[in-house]
Amino acid sequence: MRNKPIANVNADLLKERKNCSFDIEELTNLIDGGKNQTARRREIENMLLKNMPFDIIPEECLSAKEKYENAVRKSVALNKIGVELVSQVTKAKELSDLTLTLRRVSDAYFREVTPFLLHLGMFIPTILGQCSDEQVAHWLPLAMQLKIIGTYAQTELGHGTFIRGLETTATYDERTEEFVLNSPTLSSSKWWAGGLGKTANHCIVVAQLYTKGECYGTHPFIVQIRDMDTHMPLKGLKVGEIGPRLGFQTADNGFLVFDNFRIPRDSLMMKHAKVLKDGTYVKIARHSKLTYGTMIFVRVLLVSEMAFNLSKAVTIAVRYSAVRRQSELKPNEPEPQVLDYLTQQHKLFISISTVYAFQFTSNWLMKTYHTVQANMKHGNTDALPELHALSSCLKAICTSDCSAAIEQCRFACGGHGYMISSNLPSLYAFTTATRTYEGDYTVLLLQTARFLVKTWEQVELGNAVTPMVAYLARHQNREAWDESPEGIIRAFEAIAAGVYQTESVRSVSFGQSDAIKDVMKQLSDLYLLYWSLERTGDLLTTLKSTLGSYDGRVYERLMEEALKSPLNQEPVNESFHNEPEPQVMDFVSQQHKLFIGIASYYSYSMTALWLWDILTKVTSELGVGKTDRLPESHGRAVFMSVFNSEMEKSVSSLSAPLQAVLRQLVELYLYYWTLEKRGDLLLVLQSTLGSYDGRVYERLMEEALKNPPNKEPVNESFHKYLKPFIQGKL
Ligand SMILES: CCCCCCCCCCCCCCCCCCCCCC(=O)SCCNC(=O)CCNC(=O)[C@H](O)C(C)(C)COP(=O)(O)OP(=O)(O)OC[C@H]1O[C@@H](n2cnc3c(N)ncnc32)[C@H](O)[C@@H]1OP(=O)(O)O
Ligand SMILES: Cc1cc2nc3c(=O)[nH]c(=O)nc-3n(C[C@H](O)[C@H](O)[C@H](O)COP(=O)(O)OP(=O)(O)OC[C@H]3O[C@@H](n4cnc5c(N)ncnc54)[C@H](O)[C@@H]3O)c2cc1C
Repeated sequence: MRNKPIANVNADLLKERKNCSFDIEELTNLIDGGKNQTARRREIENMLLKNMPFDIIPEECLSAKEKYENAVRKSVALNKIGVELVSQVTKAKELSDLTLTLRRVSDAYFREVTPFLLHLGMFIPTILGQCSDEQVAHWLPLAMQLKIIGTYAQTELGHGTFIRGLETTATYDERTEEFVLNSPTLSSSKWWAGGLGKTANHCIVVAQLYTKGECYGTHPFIVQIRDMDTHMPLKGLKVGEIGPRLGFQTADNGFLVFDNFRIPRDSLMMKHAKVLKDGTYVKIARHSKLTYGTMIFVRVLLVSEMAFNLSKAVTIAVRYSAVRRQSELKPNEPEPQVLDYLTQQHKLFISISTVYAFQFTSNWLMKTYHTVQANMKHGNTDALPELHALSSCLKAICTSDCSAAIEQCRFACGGHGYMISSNLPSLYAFTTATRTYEGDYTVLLLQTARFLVKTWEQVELGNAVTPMVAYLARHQNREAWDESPEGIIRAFEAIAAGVYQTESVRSVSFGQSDAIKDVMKQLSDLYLLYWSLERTGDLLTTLKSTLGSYDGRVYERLMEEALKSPLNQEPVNESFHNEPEPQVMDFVSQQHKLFIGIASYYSYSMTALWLWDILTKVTSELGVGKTDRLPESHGRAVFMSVFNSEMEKSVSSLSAPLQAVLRQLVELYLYYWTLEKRGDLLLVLQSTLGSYDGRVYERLMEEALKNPPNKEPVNESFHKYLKPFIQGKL
């Protein structure tokens, strides 16, 4: 399909393609995992292209309701073909290749996401990972053939990150051999599950399990929520759509509230724990966190999802940069392609190498995941903590880098990149959500930090650690990790880029031509070099260490630091008497994200006043500089100095406490920008989260209830598409 010559190709693009130093087909085979896989992918793509309905009106021009109905129409057509193809597959490897191909091709049909994403991405994996063998035999065929449509409802209005804090209860009633589900508070309302608002008729609900008066913590239950014939919500449930969001607009994310809702005993997913008829709780799991298994799986999947999404964004931006010409550099000569500007290459090329870094790492991570799963089947959970730590930090970094890189791709396309039709805004909206869902960025990094600290303790004790973290032991030796640039970069490469380098070298070491090897090596070097320059600051402060000081006064320094701890300033901490849950505002990492916004607001206001007066002078000064780094620093310096001096002038008449607060803001602004490059500013609130009275959950629910999809209990697409599809009549 791709090899067919296409008429009217832009001459600049043709020229760039002719310059390619390697055989594109060879690279395509490498990415697909072999010639046969490329052929199979193309076969499926061709078949889908022939059979799938395309949009007549662009998705973005439809109303919210029409968007959803259109997404259901397309999903049902795709699912029909998908179910047919899946039924022909016999081997596990073929199934995973097919699923991946379907996932990739499905992206060609949705500007947003399908309402079935959670069914495929979490409902089916949770059945596989959390059900007993008998339960799998019952639920899996129904789910695979889409006879039931499911989702994953874990997060609540009040808790997403802190799973142990979930409030939904499942209390076992041994008289009727049922669990009774309840949402005891507003904040216990399930919130966010994709497909829950209008589409799903089943749902995995994570709730606190109570039996015989004891709470055994959170467990997953499989729950029918809508009538299979009428699609009406079952009695005892309040279910609806949560309202418009940045992306995921066609995913009908929903809310769910339980009022004494009864489900059979075997609704508990019983692979890792069961409740006997008489209410006795039996723990089966060998590791207490095995119920978190689906999250690990999706974190692993997300690394490859990010590679794919960034590959789309950077393909768009590079092709456009080859076509786009701008600025007359020499009189009477053609304007250059913007791709030829070094600054443009600086924006784009790192994204190309990042795609490969993510994809190679993802292949390796998926293999590691399957190895750990296979070991766990034989009772060995030793490698689980490291898998959790790895999947946490790789998920956090790749989702964060990917959304930032997609923004760069959008910037690289100038004004046209802001058009929805460029697909860059939708790609950004989709990927920026991944930084939050399936575990927030900061929270997951902290999980990895916890693992590293524990490993460090083992290293200190002289105990063996796994190869992935063996560098911690090597770097105890000062000669191996000195403060010279080479030493620091060596350390950085070992820590952050080790997997990518070894995996990319391994993957291209046989079969591939020299031309491909050269390009892959260049991409690998670019990735390492780029990040060692970007994060040199981080590397330097690592040495800010009680353990690694030049004079070796380790124990003295440890004690000095310990005595500075705020916890040591009072003999008995108040949590001894009372242990309140912390507000997220109390986390320093959260303050780091927010307080700079306040300081920036004052900085911008002060500077705007000053700028107005001397606009001409400053404009000429801001023009100085040949690269974007220099003017950026210049602009930032202007903000800093004006803020500092103007604030000083205007605070003198204010009361002392207010003066002190404003001065702290100046200091924060200056200090922050010496460490960071970017910050966010929210000037106009208009927000359910930021209201003055702090009634966050009430407002979220009020807004959700106003949401037009909630005005009708069953959307008409159920009768038109979903019901005929489920009943096999379509
Ligand atoms: C067929 C048709 C074809 C059609 C084609 C289609 C093809 C289909 C293809 C489909 C592709 C789709 C792509 C995907 C899209 C998916 C979309 C998803 C959307 C979003 C879903 C969601 O968003 S869903 C909710 C996720 N919500 C979280 O993600 C909560 C985070 N929050 C936590 O995850 C915990 O809350 C947190 C912080 C760990 C603390 O947990 P905690 O408080 O219990 O634990 P502590 O921190 O106290 O830690 C105590 C000890 O547990 C250890 N530990 C902790 N976790 C562990 C773990 N998992 N494994 C092992 N160990 C673990 C830790 O390391 C400590 O170990 P130690 O003691 O040894 O140090
Ligand atoms: C598009 C989208 C789809 C989703 N789909 C689903 C779904 O299908 N099913 C489902 O169950 N859920 C879903 N979610 C919910 C998602 O999993 C949670 O939003 C996510 O886990 C983050 O939790 P939170 O919202 O409670 O954030 P919070 O934890 O409230 O985060 C707020 C801030 O507090 C900080 N913070 C929190 N705890 C700590 C800590 N211990 N230390 C330092 N800082 C901390 C965070 O870093 C963050 O800055 C979805 C979310 C989105 C955006």
